[in-house]
Amino acid sequence: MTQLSVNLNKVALVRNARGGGRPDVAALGRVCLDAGAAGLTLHPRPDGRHALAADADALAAVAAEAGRELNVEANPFAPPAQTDGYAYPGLVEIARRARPAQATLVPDAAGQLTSDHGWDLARDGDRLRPVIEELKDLGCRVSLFVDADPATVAAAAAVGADRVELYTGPYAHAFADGHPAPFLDRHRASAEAARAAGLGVNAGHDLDLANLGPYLAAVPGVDEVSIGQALVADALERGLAAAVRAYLDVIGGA
Ligand SMILES: CC(=O)[C@@H](O)[C@H](O)COP(=O)(O)O
Ligand SMILES: NCC(=O)COP(=O)(O)O
Repeated sequence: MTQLSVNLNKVALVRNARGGGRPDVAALGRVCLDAGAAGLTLHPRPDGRHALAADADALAAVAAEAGRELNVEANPFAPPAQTDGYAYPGLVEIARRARPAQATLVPDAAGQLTSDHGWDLARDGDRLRPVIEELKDLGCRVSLFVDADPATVAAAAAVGADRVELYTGPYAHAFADGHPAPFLDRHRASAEAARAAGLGVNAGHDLDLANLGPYLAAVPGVDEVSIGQALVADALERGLAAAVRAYLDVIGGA
């Protein structure tokens, strides 16, 4: 069965807005695992806008305690950075400290709003190979974030990846626009190419309660989906009324 890895970036975003400890990323990571998630994902960015390197350390401990997985996503070529007092040590250093079960390499530029494309392996394959080796030596399974294209997926095996993460953003937009069929065909073909090359298949970005089921039905054999933005939005939408009622109880009881 496909595993769910919950991306906690947006929980960290709210925490960082006040610089305090709430919401507590590690505690909510535990809630996700207690609810049945197979793993936790973080995508720390060099500007420290949401997930921080220390969150990776904390969530690695939470995941290990529960016998589950932490997946850390980032661009391995983004150099260490310092922004407003936050020191970003780089993906390999984060992995050296936290030892996540999986490292997902994503070709984001610094300051990018969110991930919007996969690796160009004809251009970056040679420089990825040693980084993948280094991460494997640290005990990480290595996944490459790629566009849904069978040729690119096959090339991921040649540079030493264990898995690919198929970038589902374009599918999600097409689903919302009512014409997902060609995107599903491309993802199915890419997943088949990955398995034929001996790779596991992950998928992620902009997946939600509406588009996830049709995706998994059309693309069999997906090992893992990582979902953050929509899942955190759902948590607010499903939990806000209960929180308001809790405050009203306090006010009513005063
Ligand atoms: C690779 C990917 O699709 C996710 O990790 C996504 O980019 C999350 O990052 P943000 O939460 O910063 O949008
Ligand atoms: N790898 C994708 C991910 O972790 C979450 O992406 P999103 O659901 O926040 O778009």
